[in-house]
Amino acid sequence: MESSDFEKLTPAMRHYVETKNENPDAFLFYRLGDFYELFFNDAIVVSDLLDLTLTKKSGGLDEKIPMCGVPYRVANQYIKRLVKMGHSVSICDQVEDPKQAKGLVKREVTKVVTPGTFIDEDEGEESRILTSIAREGKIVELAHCDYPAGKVYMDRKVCWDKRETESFLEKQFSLYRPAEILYDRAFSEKATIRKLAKRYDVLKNGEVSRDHRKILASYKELNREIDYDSVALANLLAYLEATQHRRQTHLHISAREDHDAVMDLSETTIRNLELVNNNHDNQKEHSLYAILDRCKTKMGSRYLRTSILRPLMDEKALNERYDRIDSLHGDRILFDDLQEQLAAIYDIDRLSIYIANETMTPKQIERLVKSLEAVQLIVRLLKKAENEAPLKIFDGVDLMEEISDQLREIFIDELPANYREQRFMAHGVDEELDRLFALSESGKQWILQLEEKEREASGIKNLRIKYNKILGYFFEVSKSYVDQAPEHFIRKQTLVGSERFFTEELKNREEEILHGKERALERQLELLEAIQKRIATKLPSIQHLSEAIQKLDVACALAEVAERYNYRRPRFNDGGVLFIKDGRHPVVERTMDEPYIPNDTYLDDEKVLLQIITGPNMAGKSTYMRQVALIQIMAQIGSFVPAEEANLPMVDQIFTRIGASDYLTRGQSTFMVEMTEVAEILRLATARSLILFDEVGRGTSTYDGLSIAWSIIEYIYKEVRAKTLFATHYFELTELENRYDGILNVTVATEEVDEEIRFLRKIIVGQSNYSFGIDVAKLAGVKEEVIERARNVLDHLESDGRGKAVESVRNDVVVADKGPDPLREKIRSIDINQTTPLEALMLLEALKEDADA
Ligand SMILES: Nc1ncnc2c1ncn2[C@@H]1O[C@H](COP(=O)(O)OP(=O)(O)OP(=O)(O)O)[C@@H](O)[C@H]1O
Repeated sequence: MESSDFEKLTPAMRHYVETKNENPDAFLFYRLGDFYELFFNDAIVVSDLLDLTLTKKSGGLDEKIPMCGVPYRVANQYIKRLVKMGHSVSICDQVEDPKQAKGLVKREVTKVVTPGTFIDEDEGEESRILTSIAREGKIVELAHCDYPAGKVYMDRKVCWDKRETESFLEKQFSLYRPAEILYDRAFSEKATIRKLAKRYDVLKNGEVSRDHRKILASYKELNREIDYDSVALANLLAYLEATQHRRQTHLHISAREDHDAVMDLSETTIRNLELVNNNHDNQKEHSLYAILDRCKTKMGSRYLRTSILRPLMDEKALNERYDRIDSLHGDRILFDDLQEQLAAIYDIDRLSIYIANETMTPKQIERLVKSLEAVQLIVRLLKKAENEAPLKIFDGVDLMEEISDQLREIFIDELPANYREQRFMAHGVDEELDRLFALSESGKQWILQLEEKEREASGIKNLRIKYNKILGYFFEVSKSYVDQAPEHFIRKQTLVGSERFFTEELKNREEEILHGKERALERQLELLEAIQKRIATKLPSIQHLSEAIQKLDVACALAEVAERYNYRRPRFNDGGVLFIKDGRHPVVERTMDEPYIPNDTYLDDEKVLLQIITGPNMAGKSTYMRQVALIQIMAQIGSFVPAEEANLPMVDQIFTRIGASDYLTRGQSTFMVEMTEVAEILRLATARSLILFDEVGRGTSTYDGLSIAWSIIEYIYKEVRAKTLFATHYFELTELENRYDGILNVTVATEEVDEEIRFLRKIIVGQSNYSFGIDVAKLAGVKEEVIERARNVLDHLESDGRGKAVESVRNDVVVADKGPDPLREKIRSIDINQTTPLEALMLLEALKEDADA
């Protein structure tokens, strides 16, 4: 804006423009009365985005200024829509009481709402994460902030090159699904971040500068838990301070478990095994998470999701988790009681920010108190139980009995929507408050009596005393009765259908009535503030308690699933044995109408390091392999498993190379992607890893594919020594069993009934040398002539050996395409009955000449 134009603006609009210039990238919501208004270009853009009416307002310029607005009470809904589109909104509020203000009411930006800091009470299970990324030398570090829950998770990794950085970042993105990203200005691989941000639908990403290190020092004094010297954390804190306009002392900062203590799952594995989302529409349904999530609280569901993505490698911790399930299993009554109480607990994790900011509403306090009471009851139930395992979760947890006792009956039953203007404190909580409310109540009573008195005296049947903020109390008389208005009625306002009056008597008392209510409301808010302050001091205890609830909720969910679906407690061994008896696929078994056929698996470090799985298409090879991986993962998140028995090794990483993926959109060929993934697996896998390979090599020519598959298996066998399941249609690979001791061929049993194949779904030792691919194509409805021709080609291939066969098929095709053969025609034209033996001999000679020509 030109400075001459700026000078012309009214003072209010001038302040608006100045405020907007402080945060030019965010839409400015400027509080005027009961509305947040937007002006100039913001109004034009936002009215379009949110479908608001665009109006104009004179503000001192020659042309009127574009304007739109939203009621302040429901502003959050509009802000939510804007942040979901990736925008930020700065909120400029009145920071002094308009009644006290001399001249322009003082207004200030109180916070800037961004996609990663937006707080929505109705939010579902998903966290809304703000992630800060920085690099210190070779260490890439991330600080993930769940702002409403007041939690920051730190993660870091040494990344030697660009590829490693990308793969680490990709995994972090898929784990945390950030809504907003901040990256350090000095971070060299910004393009990678932007690419990943696009792929993972990050709503907003932006650069931040790194001169904020002193900020950490200032937090160190307040929060002893911060012992990092982290640029990512510093940037995050600086950004939060700048946008939220307050210190962030409530944040609970924790390092993620040591990388050694958790199983490493690559993004591809998470996707291939459909751990938290399915591959069909990327939703939770039909994923492992969906099967296991019987949590009663949203906090529990979130915790379970994270646990699935970070299986543990700590046998002691896992056994503790199994113990809890075991003990919950044993006592159905206890279990049902616990479930009932868990269901009564609110998402108190998400209250952290309100607790920290001392802005809890009565409703939120009530929810907190109810949740605390439910937890206290839970602990009492657990104390009575025979088995102590679940009770241990609450070791050292402050149950806050004192505070919940004090707050129990503090509010009325039906809390009002607008607690600032209505009574919400119960009677008997505070004498002074009761006195003030009684005063204003008696005033109301008096008004009713006055109304009655004047109505009778004047004979105006519909005479009413009404109230509004501008006029205060007044008599309203409709036009038809105006003549009857008594002498002492003083006119205040004329409307189309009525006149408004006051009387001396009403005016004198009004002050007292209004003032009484105002003072009562003020007193009520003061009492609320004291409560808010008290609760704020308890925030660390509340966060600790919410963690305990999450653990118990997940334990109950896993116990419930274990019982319902007949899962068993797994065991671990140090001998490298992976033995599963009658294992099932937890998701497939739930989605099928027919019974699921269980299968055994045996792998170890010596005798069966590698299984080569052959068998017809559709037989169940992939399902079998995935079931082994899923059982291993379930065991390492502390769940019982779908098997009669499972004796497992502790696995450090699970790799999968399965099927075609959606990478084509990333500009790579299917085969290139396949080989890139294989390269990564061969590089990262260790002797403690589990690898699933499904038809590796099929994306290229048969012989190339076969050779690559062969040498991959040999390399794993000789160098990597990871337990491996290798499904393939290359029968030639079964030869490897004869060459190496630790390789075993297995196949899926089938039987043929009336020329139709039947899949028995049973894994047996041996190999299949028949694919049934053509039968499956037939089942799938491929045209009969295509099927016939395929059988024909296959016959050639099988009778002649492959190399020759291709030649013979080619000849076959050439002959078939040439049209009528003259030699054949000549032979056909010979009439044998009319031919003498000599003629026959001569004809034969001529034919031979023709054929030789
Ligand atoms: N153990 C089982 N019990 C019952 N049904 C099963 C079992 N295993 C697999 N199935 C069923 O068979 C279908 C095909 O299984 P799967 O995809 O594992 O076959 P596949 O051998 O890998 O096939 P392809 O070689 O064509 O990839 C599954 O979708 C499932 O419905």
